[in-house]
Amino acid sequence: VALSMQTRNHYQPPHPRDTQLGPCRTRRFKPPASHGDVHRRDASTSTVMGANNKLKTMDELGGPSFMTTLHWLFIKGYFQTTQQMQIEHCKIYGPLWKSKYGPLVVVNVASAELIEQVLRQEGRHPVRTDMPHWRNYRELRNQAHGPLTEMGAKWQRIRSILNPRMLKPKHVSSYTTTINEVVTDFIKRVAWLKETSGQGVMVNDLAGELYKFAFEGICSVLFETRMGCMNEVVPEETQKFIFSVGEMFRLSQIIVLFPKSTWPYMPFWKQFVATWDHLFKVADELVQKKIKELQEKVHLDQNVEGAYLTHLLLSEQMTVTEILGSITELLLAGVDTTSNTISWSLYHLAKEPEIQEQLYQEVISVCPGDKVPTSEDIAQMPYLKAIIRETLRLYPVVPGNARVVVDNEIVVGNHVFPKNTLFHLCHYAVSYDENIFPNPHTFMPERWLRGPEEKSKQHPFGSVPFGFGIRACLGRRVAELEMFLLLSRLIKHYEVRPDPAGTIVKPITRTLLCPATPQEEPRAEAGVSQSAVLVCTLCCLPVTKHLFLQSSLHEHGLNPLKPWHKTQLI
Ligand code: HEM
Repeated sequence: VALSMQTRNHYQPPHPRDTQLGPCRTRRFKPPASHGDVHRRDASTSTVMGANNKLKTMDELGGPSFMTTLHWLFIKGYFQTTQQMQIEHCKIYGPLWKSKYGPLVVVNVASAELIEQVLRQEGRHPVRTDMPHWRNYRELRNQAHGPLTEMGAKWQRIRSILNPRMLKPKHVSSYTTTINEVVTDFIKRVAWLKETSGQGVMVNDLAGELYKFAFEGICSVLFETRMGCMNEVVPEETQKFIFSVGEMFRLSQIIVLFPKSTWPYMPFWKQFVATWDHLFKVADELVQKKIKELQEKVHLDQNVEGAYLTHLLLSEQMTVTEILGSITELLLAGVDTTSNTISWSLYHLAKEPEIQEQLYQEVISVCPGDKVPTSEDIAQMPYLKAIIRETLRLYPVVPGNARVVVDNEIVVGNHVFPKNTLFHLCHYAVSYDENIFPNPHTFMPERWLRGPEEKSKQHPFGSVPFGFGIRACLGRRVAELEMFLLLSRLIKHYEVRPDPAGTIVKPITRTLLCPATPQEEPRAEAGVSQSAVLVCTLCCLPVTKHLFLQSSLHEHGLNPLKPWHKTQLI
């Protein structure tokens, strides 16, 4: 994403607004009519009987075979656009279907009502998936699991320690000053980039710059330290961290397609381990630095109060290894998520000047002149919040989430599923459901502002970008604060316009949803394959990207892919 940014040199008089962000309503879960009385089991068919209707078993659920799925992924070219495949498969099979990935069976859920049913039955210790590849790394290197990978009562314990200072409003708002300092530096960096490499107007690779902002932001919250991402020359170590996060997500998606027993023999696995090694190494250095700092302060009898990591270390509720496991996961979760969301917001604001103007008017009415927005000011900016909400509807960072209900069998729609069934929640497909969001492809922040018509139409599970329940996003409040503070300041300082030479930016799925670079342009859109794209037969990325990755991997001291990866013409 490249955008042209014009410095704003005039302030309009404040324009009071009376719009308000509609509260997230919770609806009472109504079990489907047929499960009013799920109590009787028909032994011959092993089917649970309701009062009137017979519920179907998982075997009776339709969906593509393994070969058909492979065809969609690798021949039709949906491997990088699995979010779009959700929509296409929903059209063919309906809102509930079964997919096979070798021995792995996944039940896809693509309606707000059915997603609500799964999530409301998730149990005491919700499990996303067993994440065998991520957990395997930790076992290999004797590292602790963090909130993303831990399960059961151990997960609950970690969350109870990590939650308060990440989610409680009073703690979150205390990070405002720190984040605002990073925002100030980002605005300066944008000015510098424009002058030095953008002929005074362009900011090339804004998405890449936002990755740096997000990393700097989360580090300042967790460690109260700066990583130099806003410097003219960004430290190599930091760039390598950001690169490793992206690589780890990209490789994750490939590794899970192969049986665990084959991983040690795959070049991908070695790269995957190398990326994790780097993520843990950077986090470890930061944790050790903080421990040393605190020890010195104790030695000098100084005050040792501090923010997130300091609190974790001082409270002694977790061992240092456990803290490292959690901090590493927080760090990696904090990079691609907020940055991609801000990239998409700016992309739409650049394309839609009226929306941008309305946001600008809101920001300057709450913060006139040189006033820097605080968390209290943000509370007065419903349109800003609606823009982020709408961005996350169109581009949910987690396009497909998952749940495994481990405690008991569950009923979803007209089917009963045994315990341990893996459900894939197709949030991307539901975000584009025109019955919930009229004109689903249009960027309309106002749909999130209070109004009786909107209120009655929107299902509360139509767009749940931060997940649901006790396993929902741990970083939600910090992420929102970062995004609100940055977007409001950027729009106050700059008018964003599209890159005149730019094209339509499309999303791809790299575990998370992110903007495709020109090299990564999706090959399949609504079932149409493009022709004459050179594709690596092993990783299915266009060769241009693949070659880029080889050199990047090499540059970053990771194992480059071997040249035996043949290419084919699709
Ligand atoms: C736009 C920003 C973000 C979005 C849209 C987002 C979205 C999500 C979603 C959908 C989940 C899964 C929730 C579920 O399964 O119900 C999740 C989990 C998680 N997120 Fe975020 N996230 C964002 C930013 C962040 C940030 C900045 C951090 C770190 C500070 C973070 C840390 C986590 C962690 C640790 C989990 C795992 C929670 C658990 O399993 O207990 N996220 N996020």
